[in-house]
Amino acid sequence: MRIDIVSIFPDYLAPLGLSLVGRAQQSGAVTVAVHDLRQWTHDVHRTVDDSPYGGGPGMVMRPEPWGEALDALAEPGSRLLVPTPAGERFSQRMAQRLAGEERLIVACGRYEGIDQRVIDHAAGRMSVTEVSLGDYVLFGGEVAALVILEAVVRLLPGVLGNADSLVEESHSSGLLEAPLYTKPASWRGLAVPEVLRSGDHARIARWRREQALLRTATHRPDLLAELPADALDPRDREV
Ligand SMILES: COc1ccc(Cn2ccc3ccc(-c4cc(N)[nH]n4)cc32)cc1
Repeated sequence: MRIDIVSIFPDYLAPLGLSLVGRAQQSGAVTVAVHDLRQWTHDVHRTVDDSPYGGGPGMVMRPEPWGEALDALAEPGSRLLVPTPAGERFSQRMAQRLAGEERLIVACGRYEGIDQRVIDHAAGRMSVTEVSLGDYVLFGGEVAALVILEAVVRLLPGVLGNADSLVEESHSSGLLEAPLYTKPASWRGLAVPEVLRSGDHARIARWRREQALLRTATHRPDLLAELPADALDPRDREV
């Protein structure tokens, strides 16, 4: 997968070169390139914004630099990702969908957002997804891009060492993860649940499922409602 990210604050995306995403780049699982939008401006002030038509607070990002950036970066099959408060809610399911793409271009807006014609024009030549992280407002798209790209890159083949951790992880089962414990067996008077040290793998799997259901019912009952009908077996109802 190739990912091109365009921003007026390219240094904001530096963390993508660290840790797992950095290793994924070294392994060849993904190529990430960050571009400064201002390289597609031509005035002495390298202007990227202007006041909104119709009035209103703040500034809007001008279409011309974005148009030239997408002209330079878009290839057949590219998907344009545009973080915005007004987008489709990001989810693990969307991350899984995006992990199947060959080429992603992420347009990181600032100010009050990007001139709508950039998205409309792009939709005439590539797939476009406007994506929101949730119902809260950020200063721009860069932090959203970091979250989205981390969730996508970790799903790429060979990126996570232990494939099992992909299979077992929460949200892929539709439930939240059960509580995790490691050594020591007792810490500040708090013991690890005996079942996890029993060696009885069937019992451990049952306990983890029960804990996942309880946690989901407590913190995210909305996820329970989304579970497929056959996801809950009769024993689950005993929880
Ligand atoms: C109320 O309207 C606003 C519109 C944009 C902004 C600032 N801004 C500019 C570009 C940009 C890209 C993404 C986001 C964002 C995404 C989520 N989930 N929260 N915030 C915010 C962004 C502030 C307010």
